[in-house]
Amino acid sequence: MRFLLNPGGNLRGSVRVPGDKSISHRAIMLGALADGVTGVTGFLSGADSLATLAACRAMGVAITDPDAAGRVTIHGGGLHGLTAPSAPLDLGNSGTSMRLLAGLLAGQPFASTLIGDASLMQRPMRRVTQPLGLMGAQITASASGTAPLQITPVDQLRGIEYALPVASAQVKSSILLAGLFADGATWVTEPAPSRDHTERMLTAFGYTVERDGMRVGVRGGGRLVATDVAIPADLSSAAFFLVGASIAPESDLILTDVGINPTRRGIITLLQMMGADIEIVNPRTFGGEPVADLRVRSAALHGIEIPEEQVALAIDEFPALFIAAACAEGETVLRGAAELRVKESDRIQVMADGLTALGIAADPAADGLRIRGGQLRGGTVNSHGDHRVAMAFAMAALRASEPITILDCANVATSFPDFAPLAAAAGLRISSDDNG
Ligand SMILES: O=C(O)C1=C[C@@H](OP(=O)(O)O)[C@@H](O)[C@H](O)C1
Ligand SMILES: C=C(OP(=O)(O)O)C(=O)O
Repeated sequence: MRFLLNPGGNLRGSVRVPGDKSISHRAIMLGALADGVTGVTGFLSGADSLATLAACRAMGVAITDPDAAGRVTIHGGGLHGLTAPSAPLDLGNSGTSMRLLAGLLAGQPFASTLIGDASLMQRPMRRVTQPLGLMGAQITASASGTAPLQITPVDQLRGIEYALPVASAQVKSSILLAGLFADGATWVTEPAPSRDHTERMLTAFGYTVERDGMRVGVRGGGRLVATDVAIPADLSSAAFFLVGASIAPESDLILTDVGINPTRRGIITLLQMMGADIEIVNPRTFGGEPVADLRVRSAALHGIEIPEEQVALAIDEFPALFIAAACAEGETVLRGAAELRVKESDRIQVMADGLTALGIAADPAADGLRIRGGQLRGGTVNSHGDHRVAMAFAMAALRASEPITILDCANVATSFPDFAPLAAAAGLRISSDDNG
């Protein structure tokens, strides 16, 4: 599938982007492990979170199909209620599903195999198999540390104290989920804060999570009690609209019910540093998660040096932020973000190539990118099957001088299936076809 964009336009009105992907994964996993019936609203019906749902169903958990409001009912069987899947669990494009489920499955009394699509089968998994191995788990990966992951049951996991080499919520969460099935306490220390949805949701399900500065811990053998979960709109999906409305003249857009968890808010901070006009309206909480409406109006942006402590707080928003940088006066410089090279695509190289194709000077480094703002031309960009790259370049059309074609966009459905119609309703001149 490809996106076809005509240049110009602006974004106006009110948009509710779909439910948060990270929180949707966790709602299914914790609901599956809880005692009782969990009711979810605002679940993301994207391919990634549906892969987690299908995996939990394949392990015997009764879960209803999401309806249009993202209502899902999960009949949890308790911490020891999962049953052996009859086939490998295929997690598609979803790194979060594979890494979190690896931790959850390490402590089960049955064998399992985790596979995914061509992108996921190339992503690094040693970051979870290594610490889970220290807990006593038996997991084999390929010689290069990638899936398929074969998980063999062991008698008992043991708690560990583990210092994460990079700030990663997926690795932290994987270890904590294994910790639910381990003897004693499991502690994870982070080098910098990463998203804390697992900790918040464990607490909401009545499980004690201990905190001590940058250390977070759980003790095995507790109990999760079913609860209702209201999932906020995904700030990572809202990010494309925050950028689009900032760069397009005469834009004025409201994004409703957006999660503004402090461990996810880097994109708001960074755009505001660049001069964006973003107002946080009506802050409130959905369960344990802070939420607000965001009003964004066009603004003249300027380039910045991105503070390294913001990198983990905005990790998925850099494709969108790079488009803002392309439209800003002066240079924007990112460093300390080597993690971007091991996402669904190599987001440093793929974004640099796309920006260059559109006439913007973009100079990649091992751990970042330097972008000089300028006039976006039209042209053809390859998203390499990366949903966030595709949606970021779609927004670039608002400031381009000629049409833009974006190739390999089907994976937009992993996190934001209705992106094209929602963006078109707000004013983006987007259509799609099946020719590329
Ligand atoms: O825990 C999560 O839900 C996620 C954590 C991040 O990955 P890392 O932990 O690998 O940084 C992020 O990139 C991903 O989209 C979702
Ligand atoms: C990195 C992402 O997801 P995942 O790691 O779950 O594939 C993302 O959605 O940008």
